[in-house]
Amino acid sequence: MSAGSVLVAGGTGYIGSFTTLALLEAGYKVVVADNLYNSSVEALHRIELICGKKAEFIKLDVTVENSFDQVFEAHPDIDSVIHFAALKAVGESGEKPLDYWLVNVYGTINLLRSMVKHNVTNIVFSSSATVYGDATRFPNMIPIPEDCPLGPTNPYGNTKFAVETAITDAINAQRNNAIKAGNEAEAKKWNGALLRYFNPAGAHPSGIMGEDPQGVPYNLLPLLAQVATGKREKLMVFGDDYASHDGTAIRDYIHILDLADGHLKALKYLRANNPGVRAWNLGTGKGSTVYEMIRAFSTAVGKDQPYEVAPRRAGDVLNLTANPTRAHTELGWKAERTLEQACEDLWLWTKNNPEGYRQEPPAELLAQLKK
Ligand SMILES: NC(=O)c1ccc[n+]([C@@H]2O[C@H](COP(=O)([O-])OP(=O)(O)OC[C@H]3O[C@@H](n4cnc5c(N)ncnc54)[C@H](O)[C@@H]3O)[C@@H](O)[C@H]2O)c1
Ligand SMILES: O=c1ccn([C@@H]2O[C@H](COP(=O)(O)OP(=O)(O)O[C@H]3O[C@H](CO)[C@H](O)[C@H](O)[C@H]3O)[C@@H](O)[C@H]2O)c(=O)[nH]1
Repeated sequence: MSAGSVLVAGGTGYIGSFTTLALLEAGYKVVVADNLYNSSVEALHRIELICGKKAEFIKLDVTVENSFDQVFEAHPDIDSVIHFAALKAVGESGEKPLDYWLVNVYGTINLLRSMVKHNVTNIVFSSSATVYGDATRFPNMIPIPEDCPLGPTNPYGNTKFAVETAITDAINAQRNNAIKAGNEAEAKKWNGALLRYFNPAGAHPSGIMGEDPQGVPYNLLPLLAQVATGKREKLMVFGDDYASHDGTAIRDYIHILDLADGHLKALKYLRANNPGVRAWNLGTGKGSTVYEMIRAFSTAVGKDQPYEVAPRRAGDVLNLTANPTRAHTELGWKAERTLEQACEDLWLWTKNNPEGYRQEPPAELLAQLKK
């Protein structure tokens, strides 16, 4: 029996594809919608190779009004959406803020309107630690708990904050309208999880599935991976004058399989507990500096990776480390994998697939998979 039917918007992307895999493995029926702006459908093929199950794919642009209607009309059994579709680069968001508002905010409003129209009542949203901004401006807020005051420091973070607010308003309104109509059972059905991810890292341990950004990557680990394969001469370290023990900024890197699992736990919680809208941090609780990450990845590769110090990047903050206690106590979720594992899995994926999903997966890895 199916565990339920879920729409994964942005499901061919990095986190979306790993969550799709976890959903299929757990017995859900999955429909993936994406415009392939930063991903490829090959991700869905790799998922099928790993778990033997298929997600249905619908090509769709979230910025096109009513685009989700076709999905919900074709799949009336869908009652939940996990929403990843967005632009996500902190630096780029400062250069193209309106693109970020269009895709991230307007795109989510389109989704929410369609959910309301079709009575699709649960949403799990990819928010970000970026909504906290510089938590060091308050005493005792590192590691960061969910009740830390929000204060994003870049346009990307502003869009995530705006979407958190839009989801909260929309779900609360659906609940209030149902209560006014005397239908408490209907009110309880409307729920939202705001998952504030810290920094996802790593790949599938099989080596055939990983992050495959189109064009130039923006994040530290995919950039480091390109240095290791020789595609990039060196890593630019954005600032060595932060107030950390080695001068570089601190982030909480979490294995992608742990992060994907957090979505399943959140979805289950929404269905079982009807909390309305609730935020959860998904992180490990352990911060690492950029220099520590370079060392950890160099160890996985077995070779020192070259770098050069550059000025700080606009919009960056000193420390984003999660306090993940709420997710542990409420969702029963905890990051299980280590940073070393994330670096090893990332390197296995990168060295075997230097062209990402544009090349065939190596035969020996496929043979291992069948064992
Ligand atoms: N990767 C991170 O470090 C990180 C951290 C915190 C939060 N997030 C959030 O998690 C989500 C997923 O991130 P990711 O790392 O998997 O990124 P990703 O770029 O790999 O995935 C995003 C997906 O959205 C799709 N998309 C973009 N514009 C679209 C549009 N107009 N219509 C339909 N689809 C569209 C892309 O093609 C891509 O498949 C995003 O919302 C991101 O902001 C990411
Ligand atoms: O070439 C690079 C790239 C990054 N960094 C540094 O490495 C750290 C991590 O940077 P990333 O770009 O990988 O990640 P961010 O923390 O800036 O942002 C990521 O994680 C956030 C949550 O913490 C957001 O949600 C966002 O979507 C996602 O890109 C930062 O200190 C950054 O300055 C470098 O030194 N050199």
